[in-house]
Amino acid sequence: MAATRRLTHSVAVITLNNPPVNALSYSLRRSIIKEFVDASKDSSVEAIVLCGANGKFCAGADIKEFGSTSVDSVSLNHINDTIESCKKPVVAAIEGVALGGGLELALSCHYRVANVQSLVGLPEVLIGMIPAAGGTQRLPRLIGIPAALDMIVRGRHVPATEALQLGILDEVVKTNTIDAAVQMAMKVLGQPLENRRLGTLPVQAIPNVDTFLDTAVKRAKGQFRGAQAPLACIEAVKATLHLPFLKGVENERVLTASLWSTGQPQAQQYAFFSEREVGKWTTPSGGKWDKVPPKPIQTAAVIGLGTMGRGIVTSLSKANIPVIAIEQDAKQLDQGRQAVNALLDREVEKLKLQGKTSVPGNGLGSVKFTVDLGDLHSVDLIIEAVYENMQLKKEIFRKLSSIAKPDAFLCTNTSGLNVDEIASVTNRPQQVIGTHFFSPANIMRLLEVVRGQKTSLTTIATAMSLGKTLGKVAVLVGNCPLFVGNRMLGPYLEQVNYLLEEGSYPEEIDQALEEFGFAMGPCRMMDLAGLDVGWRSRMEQGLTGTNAPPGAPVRQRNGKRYSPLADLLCESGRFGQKTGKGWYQYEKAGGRIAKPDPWVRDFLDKYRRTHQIARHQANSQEIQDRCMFALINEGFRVLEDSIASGPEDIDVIYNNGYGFPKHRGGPMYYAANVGLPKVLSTLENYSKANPDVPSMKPAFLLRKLAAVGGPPIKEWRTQLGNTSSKL
Ligand SMILES: CC/C=C\C/C=C/C(=O)SCCNC(=O)CCNC(=O)[C@H](O)C(C)(C)COP(=O)(O)OP(=O)(O)OC[C@H]1O[C@@H](n2cnc3c(N)ncnc32)[C@H](O)[C@@H]1OP(=O)(O)O
Repeated sequence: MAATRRLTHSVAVITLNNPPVNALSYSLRRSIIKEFVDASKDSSVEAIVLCGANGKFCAGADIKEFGSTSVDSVSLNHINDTIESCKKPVVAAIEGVALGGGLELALSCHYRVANVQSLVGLPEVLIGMIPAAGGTQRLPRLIGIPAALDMIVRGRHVPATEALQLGILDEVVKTNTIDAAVQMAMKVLGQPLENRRLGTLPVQAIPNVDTFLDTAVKRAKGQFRGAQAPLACIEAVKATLHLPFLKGVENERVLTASLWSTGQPQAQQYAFFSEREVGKWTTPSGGKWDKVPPKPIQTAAVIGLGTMGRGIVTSLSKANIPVIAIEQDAKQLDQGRQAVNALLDREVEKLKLQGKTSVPGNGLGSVKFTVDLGDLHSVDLIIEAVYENMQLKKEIFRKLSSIAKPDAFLCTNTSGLNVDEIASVTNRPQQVIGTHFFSPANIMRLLEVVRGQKTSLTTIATAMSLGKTLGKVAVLVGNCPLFVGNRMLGPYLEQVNYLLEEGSYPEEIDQALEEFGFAMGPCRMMDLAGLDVGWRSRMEQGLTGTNAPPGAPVRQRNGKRYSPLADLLCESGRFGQKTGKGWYQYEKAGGRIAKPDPWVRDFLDKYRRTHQIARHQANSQEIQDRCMFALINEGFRVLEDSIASGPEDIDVIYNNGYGFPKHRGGPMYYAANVGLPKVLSTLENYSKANPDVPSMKPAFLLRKLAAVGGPPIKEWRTQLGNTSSKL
């Protein structure tokens, strides 16, 4: 972990070297300042170039060191000020990434040359922080408040071509970035540096700046729901208008300290590292991510071009993997083709915006549309994405057994059916795996990779690696009904139904959980997913409809509490957005704007009268506690059953697939934060008063962890003990 220095002509080239991403650890910072001061004093050096080893400039501060201190630490602000005030020209040679403190370092240099493939950005907001080494003060001085605010509040990684247009970079090159930076340093020798020192420049005035900033605050509050960092970013940028540079930097420090006291940065940094940890999967049989190489996937196929299939085809094509897209007849194939082409057109537009139009074929893998399963004889991997019906899936997998080449992998995009049962009809159960995508599959980051009993380690490695290629976070889970995410959703939605029965209205429940930070409240979510999906499943399970036990009490099944509310909605044709009516009313069938519906209020009031339920209007806290603790309790059961290998896996699933607010870390991190004894006692009280709701009976693992005082989440795995893992 050091910076090294060499001399090229009269230019000192200082290379940051701290693999894998040249993060600015204490020791790297000490080393940078030493090399820099030596170079600036060295009379044989006329100019200085800063670059990074291994094709990466720098990914910013070392996040692992946050929260710890070092006595002999050198602050990045000190380094930046030293660089900016240097009398010799300093040029940053950016390859790979210049992110966070990395870009702040580059902004303190007098010139910036970057490789065309590189990305620059101030993504601190994504880990709950603000750029606090002058970034919020230098960037607006360079590119103006609106463009800087957009980058900082969204934490966007900006491609080099766009950064050049914005004025962040002085030159973009295709090859030999460091040589180009050395050339630039020699070219500018003798030129004045005053107007290159961003900290000394004024901020360009914009009209109606107060209105502009107020609007930005309103938008951030709506969009980021309770996350404090985006608001602090706006506050920090705003300071450029009324504080001199150094005071603005001091203000960054104050805002950072205040953010830290909210606990949000800690939660988001836990989420950041958890996402990386889940890629390092292991299995009890000794399988391990770095020991089992994945098979390369050069071609793929998707069967079924409904909403999920279309998204999966787009996702594969986006990753430059040629795809064969299959439907059962010409009409559905044509509909699928049109939908996929529309999605791909949008991807091409995005690539154009990133300046990637020169990539052959626009950088997208080709898509061949066909109704002939026989066309799949040579593809490496096939993803079945037909609707949730076990018989249909088995029929397809049976056919694939004889059509697909012997080493092809067969994946099912089921959201909860038994992967082993599907695998059992094939001639290669070891190559069958669940790949549960989330809708819209070309956008949502989560991929649940479901291991069946006979799935081989190579198949796991290949599916996990495919997830990464598709730009997703893949989480390995075990095979049980509904896997992890949807299984935990069951008790959560059960509480939503009970709250509705007891006297809350859909919009009140949604508001409470959106205030908690969820991207979407549960009633809107059910309307979006389609209420008929759950209804059909309940009919198949004999809970409602003609298969329901004759004479069963309306609000009970098998001695447990049951809410027929969603069944009643479906019986009156309210399936959610698709029918224009569900828990809300919409402007039309397929409409998206949810409006509270007086019909629903009337329906709920009548229901309570019929069943003589005294109205109990729960407040936000009760709604949040009941729903969240139900979800968390099932999370503990998932851990007991070893369906997920640790609490981090569950949190990654919820953060990336279910719109859980990342600034709360994930449901299990949230539970640890609230305190497991409190979660336990709330569940115990509810459970005592409602013995007919078994999902709220505290899980054994929760009791066990609460009994030892609720240890920090990183210690939970050791308490899990030797369960018979399904992983
Ligand atoms: C001292 C100054 C004080 C304050 C001002 C500055 C503040 C900051 O700079 S905060 C940090 C801002 N930077 C970021 O948020 C970037 C975070 N990293 C990423 O976005 C990505 O890792 C990447 C785009 C840089 C690379 O992505 P990818 O190629 O997909 O690799 P991984 O994400 O798997 O990362 C590889 C490896 O590196 C570790 N890592 C990445 N960034 C950091 C970092 N800033 N600090 C410490 N470690 C980092 C990551 O955890 C992976 O590690 P493992 O291989 O062990 O899992």
